[in-house]
Amino acid sequence: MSEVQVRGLTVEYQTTAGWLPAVADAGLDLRAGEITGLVGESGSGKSTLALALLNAVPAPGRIAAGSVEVAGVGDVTKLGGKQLRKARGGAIGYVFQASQNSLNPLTTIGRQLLDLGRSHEVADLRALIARARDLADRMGLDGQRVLDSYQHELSGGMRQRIGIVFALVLNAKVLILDEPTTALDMLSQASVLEIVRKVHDENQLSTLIITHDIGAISEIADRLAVMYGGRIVEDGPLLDVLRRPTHPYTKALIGATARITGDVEAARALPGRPPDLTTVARAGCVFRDRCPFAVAVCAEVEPELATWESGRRRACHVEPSTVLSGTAGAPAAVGEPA
Ligand SMILES: Nc1ncnc2c1ncn2[C@@H]1O[C@H](COP(=O)(O)OP(=O)(O)OP(=O)(O)O)[C@@H](O)[C@H]1O
Repeated sequence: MSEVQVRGLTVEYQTTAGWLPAVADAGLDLRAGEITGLVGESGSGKSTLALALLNAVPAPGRIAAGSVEVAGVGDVTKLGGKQLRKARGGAIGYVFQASQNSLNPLTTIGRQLLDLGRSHEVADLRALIARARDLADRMGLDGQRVLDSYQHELSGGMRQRIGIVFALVLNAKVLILDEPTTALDMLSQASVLEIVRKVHDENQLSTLIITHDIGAISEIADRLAVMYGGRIVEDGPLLDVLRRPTHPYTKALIGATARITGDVEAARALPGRPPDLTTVARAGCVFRDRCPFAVAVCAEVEPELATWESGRRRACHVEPSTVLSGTAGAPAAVGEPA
């Protein structure tokens, strides 16, 4: 069974145009031993989905429907108070996008780790600190020095790595990392992801890594889920999705990534702009305005995310073989409905 089962998850933000969904009817499974990469352009709803997995959607947002079942914890969307605080960090380790700025400036990293341990009723605080030091060492930091440091004594990249140490130190079974390597240069990025992979394997975690960088994630994930306009539009085993993308958006995203196609010349930027909450299509397929494969039904009926092959799901009206072979009509004019 999956460690995390997300079903029918809809998250809304209040806007001047009323409550609008940033995540609509999302379904996703995270399994033990698997790293899932969640990719999509800025504004596609990735961070909102991650926050909802911890029932931490900030005001003016709300989980409007659905459930997030975590093994041994229950439906996180129904938890509150102490139970929820225990689940966050305890059963589910996480690093959110701005978390390198969320350390307490007034106290050392070591003391913050002790506070974390106490708030989760960890009996052996010495062991907790030893584990944190070891994790930090493996992240390429000087563990002891870091524990004695204040936040302002550390660079952005160091803070980002410490965020990951905090997420892992309580032995969570589920790990959620939102853009874990954005403050790092390419080399540190690769080594941090490698360490995440190692710790993930050693502890058979269920890991979700959110990124707009499909190239970086393709080095370490087992599965790939692609988000657009608040919907998961395609998912499946990583290599299979990369080799045989069957959603036009996935195909375009891969085509725009030279690191995957291996051809800088051929890498084509995705034309048009992703929608935001107020501009996303209310009926039909959310990608149709930018889709070179769009047909009449795409403007009327929203395609469901459905299994089309073992382990693979897609939300598209066009046949997988048509998308795969690339025999689209003329690309839709950017910004104009197909
Ligand atoms: N507090 C908020 N109030 C209103 N709208 C919001 C709020 N937070 C996010 N949104 C909107 O919800 C949509 C999804 O945003 P989200 O940050 O989840 O996307 P994302 O894919 O994680 O993007 P990024 O990679 O830029 O963080 C966007 O249209 C965004 O403008």
